[in-house]
Amino acid sequence: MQKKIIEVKNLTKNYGSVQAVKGISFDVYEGEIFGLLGPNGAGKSTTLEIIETLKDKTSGEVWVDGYSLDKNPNEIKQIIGVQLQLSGYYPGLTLAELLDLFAGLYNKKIDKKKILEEVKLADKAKAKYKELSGGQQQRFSLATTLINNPKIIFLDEPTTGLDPQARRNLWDLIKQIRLSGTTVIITTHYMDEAEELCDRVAIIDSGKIQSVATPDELIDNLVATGFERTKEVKKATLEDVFIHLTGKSLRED
Ligand SMILES: Nc1ncnc2c1ncn2[C@@H]1O[C@H](COP(=O)(O)OP(=O)(O)OP(=O)(O)O)[C@@H](O)[C@H]1O
Repeated sequence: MQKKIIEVKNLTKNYGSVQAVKGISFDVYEGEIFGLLGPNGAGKSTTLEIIETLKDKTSGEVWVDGYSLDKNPNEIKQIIGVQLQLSGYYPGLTLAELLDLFAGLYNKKIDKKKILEEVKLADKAKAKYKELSGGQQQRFSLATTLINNPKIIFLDEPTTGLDPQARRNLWDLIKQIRLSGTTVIITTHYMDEAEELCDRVAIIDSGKIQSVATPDELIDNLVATGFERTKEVKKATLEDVFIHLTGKSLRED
């Protein structure tokens, strides 16, 4: 039986009269990549920020690695990695300086070289954040989740705005991080990303969970209802053509 590392029970969040999260429950197992999928405004970020201890809930219960969000938020902070919002704050600092700054916030000693190597930015230690490409900035943002050597990392739409090569590269990095035993929770509205990365997904719409299962189970369940695609599935997509013509390697480096 897999260990539950996150348990969410009947979670709600109201913003004034808007009920953004309407009593959702789900578990995340240790070592998995768990996806929260949903359209804009579904409540994904709100749910993530509550579990990250960054936002108050209205009601419900959350446990992270056995710690109660109500009673032990500080213990939870010690074992999670969140993407620090960098853009706009310290664009003139170098990556090495930023890592020192964040390590100071966590009161941790870190191996900057190792962290930058993990996200393929070892040669950019002296580059300023603002000089990085979009893909490099996202990789650095991923690196900031690792500073605390966390058991769980939270990634909120990590590949938004990236080109196909940079997206695939980030997917590989996320899979590598998971291989080291870290649990990953990711929000996305890209279905291909969820299919490629996630062991299990929760589909959220208008603050409610519609379904939680593996991507294959969700597809099988739909097919079992008699669903058929109206058009014949193409043997390749335009993205396949793009990758075939332009290659998989990153352009920015
Ligand atoms: N600080 C806030 N004050 C008031 N309403 C908010 C606030 N933050 C979010 N909302 C509302 O709560 C709902 C859920 O927002 P949330 O950002 O959690 O959704 P999301 O699924 O992450 O969407 P997206 O994919 O667009 O990021 C939306 O209706 C949003 O307008």
